[in-house]
Amino acid sequence: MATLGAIADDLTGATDVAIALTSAGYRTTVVLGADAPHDGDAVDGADAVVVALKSRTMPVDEAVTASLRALERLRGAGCERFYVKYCSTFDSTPAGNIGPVSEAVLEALGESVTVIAPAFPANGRTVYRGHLFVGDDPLDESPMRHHPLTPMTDSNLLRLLAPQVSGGEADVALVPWPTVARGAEAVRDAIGRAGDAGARFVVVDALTDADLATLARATEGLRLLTGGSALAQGLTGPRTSGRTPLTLPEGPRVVLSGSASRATQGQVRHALAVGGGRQLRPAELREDFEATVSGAVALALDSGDGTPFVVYATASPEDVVDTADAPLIEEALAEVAERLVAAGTRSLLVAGGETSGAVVQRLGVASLALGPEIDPGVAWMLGQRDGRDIHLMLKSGNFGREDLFVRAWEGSR
Ligand SMILES: Nc1ncnc2c1ncn2[C@@H]1O[C@H](COP(=O)(O)OP(=O)(O)O)[C@@H](O)[C@H]1O
Ligand SMILES: O=C(O)[C@@H](O)C(=O)COP(=O)(O)O
Repeated sequence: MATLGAIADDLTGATDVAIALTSAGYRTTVVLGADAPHDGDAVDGADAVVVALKSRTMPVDEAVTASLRALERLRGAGCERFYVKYCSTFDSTPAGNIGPVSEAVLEALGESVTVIAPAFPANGRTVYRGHLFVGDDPLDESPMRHHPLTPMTDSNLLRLLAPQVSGGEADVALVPWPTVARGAEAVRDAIGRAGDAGARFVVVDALTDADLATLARATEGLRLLTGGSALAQGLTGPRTSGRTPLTLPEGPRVVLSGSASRATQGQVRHALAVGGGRQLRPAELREDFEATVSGAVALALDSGDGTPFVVYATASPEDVVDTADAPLIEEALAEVAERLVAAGTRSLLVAGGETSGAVVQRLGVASLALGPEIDPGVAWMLGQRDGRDIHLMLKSGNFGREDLFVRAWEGSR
């Protein structure tokens, strides 16, 4: 029976935390949506269950409702400890949803304090003095400043979080790195003191995986943790490995990219130089959705020469994108996925969290088991569709090396 339950605000984030939990020794199942049909075997055999929501950019009340339903589901599966997983770049708006969801889950559990830990050092996300860095840059000087849905215009996590929680500034505190360097006991004491002073959300600095391991030990007594995925690596699961071995099927190597992130832009460019592709332009989709989608599907099915074929909306850095086009693009990529799978494609790489959510929802895959990790936070996963295996790699926008779309299939079949 599962003991640890995670609620992830998007699907790639769910994959990411599932990878971390798997390496921490939890056999982990990702369940798609709070209301997905109960996949008895997959959930019953798991040590940890991750519910993948698509709540990052929902209206606040809907995100809270979905997260509380997920919590109920996890409690029903036997979970006793919980993890709210959000993006390592703290993707949110002044209204939420990181603050409201964390607060609602904390209150539903009747707990008084939790930690805020987005750091993911292996992917360059570190927190120092409460400021989130992406590589060398503060968050607000990174490409996240221009994200179409959640532009991040501050790097100070305390300032970002305070307007999102009901107690405002008084609800938020910091455990700075010098305390973290003194070890788990010092961090535990500092969190306790912050809680006694009235804060419920304690941002904890972390520069390395070792800092996050310290934090994981310091928070053993907390029933709720919140963060990116890397904090989960420091937890201690019941086994040494929970991975499912996978063999990728033959067939076209299709990448569906709706991610607007800088890393994805580089991966799309790299894959186009090696293989083929078809760009989905919003104007074309508005003019003739059917012809645009069926044209892309036909080209993708015709590829299949051992190189990737990328169907992408991902703009070049110099292009101006209109956020209002996002739903149309998600719909188009989901439709392309549906038709490819109906035509027999059994492996798909999808880039972007929102995009992955739209695609997997359309495919109707209920749960995913973890396969091999290809880059930090990026893995193949195995699901079922119409009683047959389907292999999915759901890539967070900013994750993966430049050649990921080419390398993902290599050495795996
Ligand atoms: N050219 C574009 N114009 C407008 N919206 C776009 C464009 N390309 C992608 N999008 C939208 O931007 C959003 C990107 O979010 P997501 O899939 O989570 O990836 P990421 O967070 O890596 O950018 C999606 O909703 C997608 O449909
Ligand atoms: O924590 C992270 O960075 C990822 O797990 C994640 O959530 C990224 O989201 P997208 O960039 O929207 O894929």
